[in-house]
Amino acid sequence: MASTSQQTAPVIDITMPWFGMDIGGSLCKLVYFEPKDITKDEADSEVETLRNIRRYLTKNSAYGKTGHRDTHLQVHEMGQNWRGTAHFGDAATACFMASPLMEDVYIRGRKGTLHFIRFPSSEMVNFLALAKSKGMANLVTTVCATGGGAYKFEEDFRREVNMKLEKFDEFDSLLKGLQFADAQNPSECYYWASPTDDTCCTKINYDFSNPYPFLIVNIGSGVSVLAVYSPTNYKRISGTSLGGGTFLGLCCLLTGCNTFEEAIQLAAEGDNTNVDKLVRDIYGGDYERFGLPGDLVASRERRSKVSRQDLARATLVTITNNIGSIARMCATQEKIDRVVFMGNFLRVNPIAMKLLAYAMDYWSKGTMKALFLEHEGYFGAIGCLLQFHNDGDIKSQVLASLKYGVKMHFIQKKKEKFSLILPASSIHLAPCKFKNEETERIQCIFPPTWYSNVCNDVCAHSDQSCCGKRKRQFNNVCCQDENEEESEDTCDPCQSQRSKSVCKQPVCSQKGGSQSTCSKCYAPATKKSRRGGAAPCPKPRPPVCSRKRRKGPPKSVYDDYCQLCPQTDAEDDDEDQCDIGYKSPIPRKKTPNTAESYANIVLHYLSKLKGLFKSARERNNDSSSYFDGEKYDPISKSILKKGIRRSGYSDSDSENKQKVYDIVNAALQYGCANDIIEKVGNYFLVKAKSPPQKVATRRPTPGPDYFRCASCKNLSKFATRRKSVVDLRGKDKISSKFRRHSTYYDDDYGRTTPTRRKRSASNTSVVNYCPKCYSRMKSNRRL
Ligand SMILES: Nc1ncnc2c1ncn2[C@@H]1O[C@H](COP(=O)(O)OP(=O)(O)O)[C@@H](O)[C@H]1O
Ligand SMILES: CC(C)(COP(=O)(O)O)[C@@H](O)C(=O)NCCC(=O)O
Repeated sequence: MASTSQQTAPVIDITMPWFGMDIGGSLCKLVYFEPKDITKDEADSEVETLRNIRRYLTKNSAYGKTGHRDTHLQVHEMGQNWRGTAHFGDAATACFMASPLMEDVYIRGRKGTLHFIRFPSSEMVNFLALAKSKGMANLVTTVCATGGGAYKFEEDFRREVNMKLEKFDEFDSLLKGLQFADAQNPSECYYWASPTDDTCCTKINYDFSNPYPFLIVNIGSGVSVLAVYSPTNYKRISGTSLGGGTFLGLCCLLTGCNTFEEAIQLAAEGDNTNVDKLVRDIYGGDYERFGLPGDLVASRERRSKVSRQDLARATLVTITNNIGSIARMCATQEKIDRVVFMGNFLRVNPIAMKLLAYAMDYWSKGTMKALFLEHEGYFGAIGCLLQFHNDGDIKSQVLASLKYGVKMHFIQKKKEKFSLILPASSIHLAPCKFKNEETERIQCIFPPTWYSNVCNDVCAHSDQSCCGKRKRQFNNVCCQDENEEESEDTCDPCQSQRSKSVCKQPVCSQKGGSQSTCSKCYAPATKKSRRGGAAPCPKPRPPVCSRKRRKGPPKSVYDDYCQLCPQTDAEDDDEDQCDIGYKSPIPRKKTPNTAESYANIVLHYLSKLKGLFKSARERNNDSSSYFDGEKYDPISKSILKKGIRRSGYSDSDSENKQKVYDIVNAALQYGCANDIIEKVGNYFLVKAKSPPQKVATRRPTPGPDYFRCASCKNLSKFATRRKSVVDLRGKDKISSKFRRHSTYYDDDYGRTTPTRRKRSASNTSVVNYCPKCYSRMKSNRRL
């Protein structure tokens, strides 16, 4: 059998098409992931239909009459990009051309290119017919979909192309897509400098790595305004029906144009002042007292001799200004100063973007910033794609692994979501720009929607995460009750909501920000942090373990051990209470953010698997590093012997074995421990030396090795020569203190039982004393 060490284990069946769909009121956005790391085996197993579909999607840029692929959002192509040179100065072009877009992105551990396709939602029937003609119906696929159309067209998809729509919330998807795009594309976010001056107006990159809080104004058919406080904490605060749909509808009616592109083209050539009545038309100049400039549109009215162009421009300006005004009010109300505008209304629409940029800046007196994004209207579809349909399988695996304690090191389940604990807590998740391999790995396993309310941004730059939720299991900070209602207050740096009862321990590692106290734990911020520096709060975190543990010995090898204190952990957390505050004898170390740290975790659980085969290995006098019934020769890389007898296991053992086996296998598949473990055939081979495992230490009990001192009752280890004294029962010279013990009979194992036998010369027995008591007795009583 060939070694698997060189190959990347396929995570999910790549041979099925990976689509994310956002079916909106006007446009259907389709994001397609084209795999670039397809192996020969995968290529061979791929059916002809799929190959054709891939070729059709990636080789064309127009589909039917109304479908288009936005190639400029996938890769920069000189000349093809409308932003390239036509509208902007050199600086803007240079900035744009320098940035990578969506080629060679990693999703679920697979490398590929994202393709961005759109067509009018009204063409859904034709789209389905096309998909059917390409053989989609034979594939029986599941596609993640969002937007109103995911509900509206669900039945049509099933009927026409045998496709199941896995539906996701459109704003959840929007946010996930935005985080992903920003993490992938360094120049995703930008703003307009000098928006009113056509000659020097430039597009400048905006570093969006620490974005919270911000406002999203999604201008699609209608407009939705979301206030976003953290990657998963947001609310829809407002909206208006006067959006892109209104503009297009009005413009078509007023000018007789037919398409959005035509409407924008007309608007670019028109002058809205020919239509609009300005403040200066009424006041003769500015209305200074209330700061209304003369060229502000006072009202909209149709005058004589206006061109189609003027009408288009006036419609565009009207709709845009109205949205800008709502956005500004929302931002003021929420005390947010960054407003991100997105949605396809902004597609090929620099007039609207510049107007918004100017309006936000002017009316906020420079305190608010309008931000824009390259992939304007595709975030919902991207977010959907990230929630690829096989997630269901992964989710059940993760749930199973949590149940058996396998991944408790780095995952915890919070309601319907999972949050990542160590070592993931020190890992940069999107939208942080400092991505690394581990981030991708963890993101491969856990789709973004499963992340709990974690702080991804500020925590990312240090191990001292400010978000208590992630470290809850380690009880470092802010241990929040799972079912607790969260308050409105937010943690300043990360903007994650905080609980009213957080931080019973007044400790925190987070930055104080501009507050005088840390808003999460109320610990005073340092002077440095008050100045906005990055000093951590002064108090150290106590190394306590909050995990509940079982009292007494473990039931089986599958009992979970608390990793902090070496006590056995309860299967059911609610039943057995751990001593909260029990000091960990194991110093908590900063977990290095390396691939090895993942591998070590997996190795730890592999040891459980190993445990099951221990007896088999011993019987076969075989100590090599494999865990299943096949012997492996690392030199020839082949299996030498098959079928080691596996007698002596109970049914539950083999059931457990299978579960742990599955989980370790899954972890390997997702690339968690490929450097150290290799799967060959039906077993795992440890390639590197396993790290020392934390072994749960049991308290010594009286037995062949230990005895209980008849005097002090402490347990002592038997020396090679046992120190015993003969209790002469009345004939001795032992003081009353020691005589008290003579009424007890200590057996060979140190068990002390009261004796009912009468005193007699023959009633003598061996009594064990610890060396300390023995020597004390000997010296004091001349024994
Ligand atoms: N090719 C196009 N066809 C129709 N509308 C377009 C087009 N390009 C941009 N738009 C604008 O984008 C709006 C739709 O934006 P989008 O973000 O896709 O919202 P929705 O999800 O409601 O479809 C339209 O109302 C229109 O103003
Ligand atoms: C209903 C919608 C969320 C649908 O999203 P869309 O397809 O427009 O992107 C959106 O059109 C909207 O928020 N409309 C505004 C409704 C209002 O607040 O008046």
